[in-house]
Amino acid sequence: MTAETDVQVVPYAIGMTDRFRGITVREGVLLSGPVGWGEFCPFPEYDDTVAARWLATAVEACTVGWPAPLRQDIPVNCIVPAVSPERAVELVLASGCATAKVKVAERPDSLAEDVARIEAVRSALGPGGAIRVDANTRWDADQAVRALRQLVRAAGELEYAEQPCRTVEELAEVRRRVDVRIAADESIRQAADPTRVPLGEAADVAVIKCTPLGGVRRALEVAESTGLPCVVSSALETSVGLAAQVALAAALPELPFACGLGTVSLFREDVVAPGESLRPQKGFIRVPGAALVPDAAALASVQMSDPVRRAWWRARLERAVDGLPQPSAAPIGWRRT
Ligand SMILES: O=C(O)CCC(=O)C1=CC=C[C@@H](O)[C@@H]1C(=O)O
Ligand SMILES: [Mg+2]
Repeated sequence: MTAETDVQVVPYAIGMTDRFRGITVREGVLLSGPVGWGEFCPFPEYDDTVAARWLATAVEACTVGWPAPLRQDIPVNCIVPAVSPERAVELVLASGCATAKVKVAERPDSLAEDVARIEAVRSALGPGGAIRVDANTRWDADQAVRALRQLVRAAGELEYAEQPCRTVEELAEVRRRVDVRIAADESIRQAADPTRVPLGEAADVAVIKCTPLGGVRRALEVAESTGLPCVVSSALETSVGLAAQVALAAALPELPFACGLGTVSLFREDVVAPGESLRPQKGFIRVPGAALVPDAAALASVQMSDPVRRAWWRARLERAVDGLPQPSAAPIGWRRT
């Protein structure tokens, strides 16, 4: 166990370039431990049980590290939030990525805007690029079928549609009715047991995120259990937390699609030195040769200054430590007591 003086707990707040998932400022906590740094950044609305799984991912990073990589470069998609067509073009062109994931269905009446965004992304990517969409459960099956037919026309072709509806049954129905691959995201990461989701008729692709699943090793088990090709996707972490997702992508036996790991580009600042930031370069993220360590100047700039928010994160961290399967696995300095 690590002495309290050896570990650090650093709440951060980082402005975003574009609103994403309703968020304009990303908050979380960077944590150090005996073998490196991890990140605890469950979204504010998540309860303590969910937050404890996010903390388990940081415990793994800080105390044991990750399995050895099988590859050195991870192809990634550029992420296009629900922005204007003009902004979508800027994001795609700036990314250098050949694949774009476009958020759709932000509002019940957003289909016309979604179509315009997809057309803009196609014009920026050119005919050879791949476009995937993510509706984050917002359609029912009929809405999904209608929307996907229009979005396929706008895109020319869709690589897949991520979580168009909430339930596995609805995913299966949409998959039967439209000629587009279906990817499961929330159906896996929000399941009571993510290794036992009946995806057989419902999905062609599994979106796997180690940050909410409790670590890289746990995510590898979940990935295997799906029996599907996997896409590793971010949970909107800084480079320190994203390094775990990159380690997962590097350790998967097969990686047939680009991963959803381009999200550091949505951050105005990062927590590591600019040369170490896990922003995609020409559509790829290089697997870091060593664990990422925050940069002192970057940390000084992103440290959370609001004492109320700092106390809120500190208390949340302490509750999440209590919620770990093995609270003693957390370095003792993560608790105030
Ligand atoms: O997959 C990507 O390219 C970006 C990551 C992404 O879309 C997400 C990150 C964080 C929270 C999720 O709601 C969202 C997703 O639904 O996949
Ligand atoms: Mg998703």
